[in-house]
Amino acid sequence: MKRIVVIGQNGQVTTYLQRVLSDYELVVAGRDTLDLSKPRELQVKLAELQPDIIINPAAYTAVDLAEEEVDAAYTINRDAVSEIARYCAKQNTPLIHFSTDYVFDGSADTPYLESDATGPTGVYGASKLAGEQAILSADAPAIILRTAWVYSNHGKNFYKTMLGLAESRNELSVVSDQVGAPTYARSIAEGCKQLVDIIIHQGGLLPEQRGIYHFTCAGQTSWAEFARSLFLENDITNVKVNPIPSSDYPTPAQRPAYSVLNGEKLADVFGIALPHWGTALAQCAAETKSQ
Ligand SMILES: NC(=O)C1=CN([C@@H]2O[C@H](COP(=O)(O)OP(=O)(O)OC[C@H]3O[C@@H](n4cnc5c(N)ncnc54)[C@H](OP(=O)(O)O)[C@@H]3O)[C@@H](O)[C@H]2O)C=CC1
Ligand SMILES: Cc1cn([C@H]2C[C@H](O)[C@@H](COP(=O)(O)OP(=O)(O)O[C@H]3O[C@@H](C)C(=O)[C@@H](O)[C@H]3O)O2)c(=O)[nH]c1=O
Repeated sequence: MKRIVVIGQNGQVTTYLQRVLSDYELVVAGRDTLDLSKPRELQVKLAELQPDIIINPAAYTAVDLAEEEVDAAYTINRDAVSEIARYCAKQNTPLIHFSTDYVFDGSADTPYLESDATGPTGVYGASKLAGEQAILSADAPAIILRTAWVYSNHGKNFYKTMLGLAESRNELSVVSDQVGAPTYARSIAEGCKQLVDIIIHQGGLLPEQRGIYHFTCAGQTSWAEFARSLFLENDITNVKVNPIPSSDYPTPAQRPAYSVLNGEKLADVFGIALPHWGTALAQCAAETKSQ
């Protein structure tokens, strides 16, 4: 049985990967096994785990705090990723790594292609971009999946923040001038499993399949519309969402105004496409209600 090492323990994507990858021998490597804040240990520790495939959804994801904790963000999102990629290049071990829509500056008005110029507006996005570059320059057999606006019933995310606020408030102000694609962590895990199945079936990653892919739910919306929709799906009708400009919700890190990603490359190369964000939201809300 092929051994898949998934890095991280309680992250959103890791949580759902653990549910969908049951056909494989799964090693979930938490901080006690692989601590990404100690990059220099990683080559030896990975060798001990003997992975057939590595999936890395672990990252420093605190977008605003990253503006202060710059070193921590770069250590985890760039330096650790560089060590993982060097291991994968040496051992010819396929790597599936996750990146973000926040590598873009948000000035586009049509969905971003993988080949479009990047321009992160904050430390988190810049450190994730540096991680992508480290993988590409290590020449590892790797796929980099840029996803966006990840939410679920686990961990810290906008969906849970809104449901939490709805318990004590009947009016919320939410930005309406940032547009993207909310992506359910379960949809990510299911798409990722399809990718793992293909890689295992092929006996590895073909050279022409390496590189960056956009990997979000289909469609687009604003955070304000997403908030409205998630309340509706959860039968919450007593909370009013007031749309506001980003200038009325100042944050330490600036977010891209537009970060919709074009997913055609993944569909063309692997035949994988994630559901529309509205469909996935209904699935997530069904899970919320069943809890
Ligand atoms: N969340 C989002 O909205 C988006 C996320 N992404 C990217 O997708 C990927 C998955 O995101 P998501 O599941 O939401 O992430 P989460 O924030 O839910 O989880 C982060 C994971 O990283 C792990 N981690 C953090 N620091 C370390 C460390 N020093 N050593 C080992 N593990 C560590 C955490 O470990 P522990 O379990 O111990 O806490 C956790 O498992 C990330 O690469 C992220 O950049 C891209 C776009 C949007
Ligand atoms: C809680 C809240 C947030 N907002 C705004 C702030 C921000 O512009 C937007 C989203 O807020 P959050 O801080 O929850 O989301 P944020 O941390 O920016 O989410 C990002 O996380 C990283 C990891 C990614 O890679 C991105 O794709 C993206 O998902 O909503 C409101 O307008 N009103 C509110 O009450």
